[in-house]
Formats: sequence, C-alpha cells, structure tokens
Amino acid sequence: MLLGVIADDFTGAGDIANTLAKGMPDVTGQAGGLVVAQYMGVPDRQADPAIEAGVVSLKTRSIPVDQAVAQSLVALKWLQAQGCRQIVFKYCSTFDSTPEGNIGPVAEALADALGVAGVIACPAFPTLGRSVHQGHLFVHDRPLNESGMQNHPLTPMRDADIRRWLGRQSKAPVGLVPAAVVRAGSEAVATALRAAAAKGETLAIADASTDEDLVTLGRAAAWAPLITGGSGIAIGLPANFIRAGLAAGTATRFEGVTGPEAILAGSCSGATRDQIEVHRRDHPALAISVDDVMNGITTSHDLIGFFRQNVGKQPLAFSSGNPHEVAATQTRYGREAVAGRLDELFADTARQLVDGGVRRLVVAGGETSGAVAQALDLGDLRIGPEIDSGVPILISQKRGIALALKSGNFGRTSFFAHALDALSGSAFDRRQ
Ligand SMILES: Nc1ncnc2c1ncn2[C@@H]1O[C@H](COP(=O)(O)OP(=O)(O)OP(=O)(O)O)[C@@H](O)[C@H]1O
Ligand SMILES: O=C(O)[C@@H](O)C(=O)CO
Repeated sequence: MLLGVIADDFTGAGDIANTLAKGMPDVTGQAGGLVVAQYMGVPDRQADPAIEAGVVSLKTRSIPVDQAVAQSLVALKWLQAQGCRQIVFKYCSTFDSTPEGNIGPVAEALADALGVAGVIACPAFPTLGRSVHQGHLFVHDRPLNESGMQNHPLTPMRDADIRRWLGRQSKAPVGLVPAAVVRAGSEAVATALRAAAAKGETLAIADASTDEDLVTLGRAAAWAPLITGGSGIAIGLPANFIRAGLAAGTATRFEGVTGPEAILAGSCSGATRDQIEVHRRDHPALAISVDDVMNGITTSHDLIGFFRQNVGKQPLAFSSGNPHEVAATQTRYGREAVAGRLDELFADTARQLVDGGVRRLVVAGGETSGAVAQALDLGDLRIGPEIDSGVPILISQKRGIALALKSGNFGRTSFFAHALDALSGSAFDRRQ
C-alpha cells in the first residue's frame, strides 16, 4: 500500500476514496487513479497486496478528543505496517469540529508521531463550492458561519476564520500559505511549508479555490509523510505515484447489484432535507418522530414493517428535521442522547434490512452512515463509479451489497432515486 488515509467519518472516507480512485490529470497530463479499498475501522488483518490506497474510516469527528487521538494513532500504526509512504488525515470540507477539536489534536498527534511540521491543512473542495481565502472558509459565496453550518446539530461552525478556529484546537501556532504563494507554484508552496515548520507551526492552512490550486498543493506535498484536508487535497496525489512509476493508474468495472432497496436519512443538512422533499413527492416516505423514538414508541420494528410493505418502490425513512426542530429536540432530551438513540435505530434497522435481503442501501449523513456501516460487518469496501460529486458506489463483496453513503450536504436534489439506479448499474455504464 502506497498511501494511507485516516478519515474522521464514514461518508468522508468514501468521498476521499472516490477522489483517489478517480484521479485527476495533473499539469503533465498524468491521469488515472489508484486501486482503493475502504475499511470500516482499523482492520485486524493485512491488506490485500493489490490495494494501492487504503482508507480507514473512523467515527472520530464528534467523540471526546482523547479517544479521537488514540483511535487515529492506531489507524496510523496499521497503515504504516501496510507500507504506506504517505498519510492523509481526512476531515470535512466544512471543517466540522468544536473549539476543542478534533481536527487540531488529531493532526498534531499524527504530526508528532511522524516527526513532521509545516503540514498542509486544507479543507477546500471547489467542485462543491468550498474554498479557502486568506485562511477563511467559504461555502459558495457565503462565509462558513453563514452557510447553514452554524446550525449543524453536532458541530455548529460559528467562525469562518479556520486558521483561528484550528489555533484554538492546537498546541502550536497555525501558519498560512496564502493564495499568492499557491499561485506561484509547488516549489513556492514547499518553501512556505518549510518556513512554517522552522517557525514552529505544526499545521498551516493552505488557500485553495480551484482544482488547479489543489493539484499544486498535491505536487508540493508529493513525498510529505503527512497531509491533512478535505477530499480535495487528494486530487493531485495519485498522479505523484503514477508519475514515479509506483502505481499503474488502472481502472476497474462495476457490474451493478440488483435486489431490494432501502433509503435511510439521519442527516439534517439543507441538501438532505431538499432531497427528502423531492423524493417523498412520488415515493413512499416514513417521517420518524424523534419524540416517539426517545419515548420507545417507534422502534426498528416499525421501520422494517414500512420497508417490507414498500419493496421495489424506493422507500425512504428519515428523522431529519429543520434547525428549529433539531434545537427543540436537543433541548428536550440532550444532544448526545438524541444522536445516540437515532444512531442505534438506524443501525438496528440496517442490520435487519440486510439480513432480510436488502441489496441496495442508501444512507444520508456521516454520523448516521457510520452507525449503519459499523452495524453491518461489511468487510473491505471496493470503490465503484462516482454517483455524484464526492459520493462513490461502495461494494461489499462480503455481504453482496452495494451502498451509497452520502455526506449530509452532498448530492443533487433527486439523489436518492438516482443513487438506487446507480447501485443497480443502470444509471451509467462507465469505467471507474
Ligand atoms: N430530528 C432530529 N433532531 C435532532 N437530531 C437529529 C435529528 N435527526 C437526526 N439527528 C441527528 O443529527 C446528526 C446528523 O449528523 P449526520 O452526520 O448523520 O448528518 P450530517 O451532519 O448532515 O452529515 P455529514 O456529517 O456527512 O455532513 C446525527 O447525530 C443524527 O442522529
Ligand atoms: O468533506 C466533506 O464535506 C465530506 O466528505 C464529509 O466529510 C461530510 O461529512
């Protein structure tokens, strides 16, 4: 294995696995992706030697800092044991974190373990409108704290100055590689990172607003032991390995999976709520009452009944609420309690669905997807074609199922129906 990724949530892991599998032509025209596997947690076995990039999916975004650090270091050890020359710490393109962490503490712990400083931190994902300017993160034309992310149920983002935000989470000062340096090219970036390291800056926010900027950062960090960022930071990385003759840039085919289907949505993000509204217009949809879940009135048994009655009709069960509903529910029961009970509900439901024959499963929300994936004993996941930006088809050979695990804010408005078609192989037929 050449490249190892430690991802702080499951949908984010799929997002970067997709980027690595897809590849992106660099300035020399070097295209092609890597052979990628996504692991559910840290595997207890050696990786298949054919795998060039391994993505370890953790669920560390919203857990206590010390646990997030400890789990990330275990993942690092496993990836090093597989021979990885480069590690990427993948976090959210909207920098989801609290003032305590977990991005800063995990990144600094990985940097300490690898003995490096002047490490790139860049959440930019221009395809989806996430760009970094002078250390400030924007979602399209809005600063992060006015993008809707200020209402996130677990990690409300109330400061667009991510250099300052990361500084609150970090022991060392945080540096900046501004756009002017990035536009000057990869040599200039590499020099700026060395200067940051010399100043004692373990991490340095790098500006990026286009894929070309990300390719420049990827080239600058070609042999860096550690890089941190959103999936965009991986755009330029496959080409480094292919150019050096270490990877072939091969493609694989996805044949499609047929059989019963289900859609579960626990994400409360604006994009997911729009997707729910569009889907429920002409498909069966079950709105889960969080009060009923918290009071033991609604259980996985009710969800399973709903899915059984609607096989073949692309049924959707969702808990998602608007910011006002989410705030009211959290005040009534406590944030962790609600998240824990809903995670459990979706995980139990998914386990029974797959045991009962469901073969195509779509899940919306990173935390929700993490809970579902951990419950399913999926084995290693292979990465199929991209369904929508940042969302690949995931194939579990062990369970004979195909999944789409969607980050809350990703996907077109008709995502749910489109994803089920894609999983059956009918939305397209193209190379990975
Ligand atoms: N109606 C609700 N009220 C309060 N909390 C809810 C409600 N529905 C879901 N939740 C919780 O909100 C959280 C949503 O997080 P999740 O990561 O699944 O989605 P997301 O944040 O939109 O996606 P991503 O992390 O990929 O951006 C989960 O913990 C979920 O259990
Ligand atoms: O980077 C992103 O936006 C996503 O991959 C993600 O991590 C959302 O949970």
